[in-house]
Amino acid sequence: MATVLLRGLESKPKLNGRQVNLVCFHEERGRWEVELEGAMPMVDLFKVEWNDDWWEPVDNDDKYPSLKKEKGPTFKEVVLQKQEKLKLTDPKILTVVDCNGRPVSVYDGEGQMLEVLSGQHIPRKVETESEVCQRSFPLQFQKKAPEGRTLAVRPSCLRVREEETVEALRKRKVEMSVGTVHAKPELDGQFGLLGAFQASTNAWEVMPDARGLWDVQIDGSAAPVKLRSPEICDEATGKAFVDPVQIGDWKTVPEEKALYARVTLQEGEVILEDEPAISAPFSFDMPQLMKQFNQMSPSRQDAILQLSKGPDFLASLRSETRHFTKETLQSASPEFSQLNESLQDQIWSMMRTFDCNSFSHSRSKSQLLYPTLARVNHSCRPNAVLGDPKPAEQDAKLHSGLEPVDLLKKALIAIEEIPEGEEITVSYLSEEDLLEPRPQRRQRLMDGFGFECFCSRCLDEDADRVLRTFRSAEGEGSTGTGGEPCEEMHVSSFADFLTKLSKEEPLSSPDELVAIAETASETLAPSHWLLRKALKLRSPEVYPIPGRDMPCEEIRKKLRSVLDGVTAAKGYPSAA
Ligand SMILES: C[S@@+](CC[C@H](N)C(=O)[O-])C[C@H]1O[C@@H](n2cnc3c(N)ncnc32)[C@H](O)[C@@H]1O
Repeated sequence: MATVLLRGLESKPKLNGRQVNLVCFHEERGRWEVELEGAMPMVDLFKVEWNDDWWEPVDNDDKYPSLKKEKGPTFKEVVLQKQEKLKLTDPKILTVVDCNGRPVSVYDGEGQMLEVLSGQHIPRKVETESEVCQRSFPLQFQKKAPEGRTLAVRPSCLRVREEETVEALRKRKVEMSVGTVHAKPELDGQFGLLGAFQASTNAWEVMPDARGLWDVQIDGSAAPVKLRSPEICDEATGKAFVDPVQIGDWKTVPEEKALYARVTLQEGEVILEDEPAISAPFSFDMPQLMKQFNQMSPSRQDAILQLSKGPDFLASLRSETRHFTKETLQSASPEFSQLNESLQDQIWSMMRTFDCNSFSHSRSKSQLLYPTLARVNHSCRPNAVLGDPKPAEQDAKLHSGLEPVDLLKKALIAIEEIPEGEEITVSYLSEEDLLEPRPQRRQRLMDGFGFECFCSRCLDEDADRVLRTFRSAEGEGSTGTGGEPCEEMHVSSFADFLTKLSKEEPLSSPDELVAIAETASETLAPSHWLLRKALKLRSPEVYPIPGRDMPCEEIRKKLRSVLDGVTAAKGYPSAA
């Protein structure tokens, strides 16, 4: 039974890229019946015969209507043991090129190679929307028209939602650098979609086009490739990429490290994706931790041992009255106490490292240690969040039939523009905890994580005061600096507003939201970080709220006008 790779299915795009077994060919319908491995239902393979609609002029020159009426070539896409060939039954075809003008191999009906052209990459400028779309099709069959003009044919069964493709291509299209020595020289000069930076390999994931096809590859390879930054260049500027981040000494605490932006990162951008190196239900699971640690390469082990150890107790196991110390472990575990001193130290150090650097992962119900994300410090005014790999990417991959996103991967996402050289921070505290005044926040960090917070919001009391510009309790004028009780009161009222937004509680109407914002704007200065956060929460790119068709843009505009109104009236600094 032959195995083939599904491609170009429009009605069931998620099946694209899956391997199926051919069952039989239904002559009358011109379709294959195929069998998917596992319990999936049977589906039809896409129709492979050409029809007249698939002809289209390459250069938008529509002078050859007569040719359009000609019957196009017939081919079958046959994949045998991942070896894919185009079987061509129309010998009139002269050249087969991909969307970038690069040649592909053509086989005749008997499987004999007709012609292989080893031409150079022919770069083509993308100028119009339709041209971008045209390039997104995997193959264009060029045929010399009698008059010597070139026409192109494309399989309409591979039509994609054009808007989506244009959008995707515009945003993220990159070209593989020619002349750089790398593992995939055959991709030189080709275009791909830039995926997220993979911190675990220090390489970018470059995906085939939105439907899982490299422009020219018809050899069955539809998987993304991993390429180092200099191996890719920006299609628009022609400049090589640089890694988006670097780990450096933390300017605030000398012995600590931090993650810095190497380039300016945009709001909503997936800065990187990281994979867990160690997973365990929690840090007390010594055997699990040690087993995984021992299986690592020496360099990986070294990297893990370099991570911050945090306090000399396990914060995640703290009880109401005490933290979990080495002594606690010795008395709780006879196994542990019987080990020699140096082994005990090694295990204890590992447990502390894991405890200090791991994140809980709700879907897998485990604690996971991500080596690069472990370098991200906490800030009470974070500029990034941890999240799942970008839903759009996930969708693109599923859509194209590539490996679904590794569900254990975590993404670091910028929630505001982060200038080059700036530290990237996330909040270890919950949104609610961030609404607390400084003493409470710091106490929580000390209790839960064992460190005294040195973030800019906690350290810079004056800056924090400027942000805390409130109206007085009587509602008359601005108090300028504001005091803690005042902050507590207003922040808690504002907290309701944020909670509603962030927890996706259904609001009866956008007006309700605006009314809350108006109240909040009366109590908080427009430059207050909470208000800025509120605006960001409504930002559809950063926090898309599924299933809610509230007009986000509209609401943001209204919020903005409310804020601007207050700004103008009070002479506060602008929130923009
Ligand atoms: C997950 S690690 C972060 C990276 C760490 N700085 C390093 O050198 O690997 C957590 C540790 O970093 C330090 N840390 C993170 N955020 C901090 C903050 N806002 N203030 C003080 N220390 C912080 C604490 O020592 C904490 O235990």
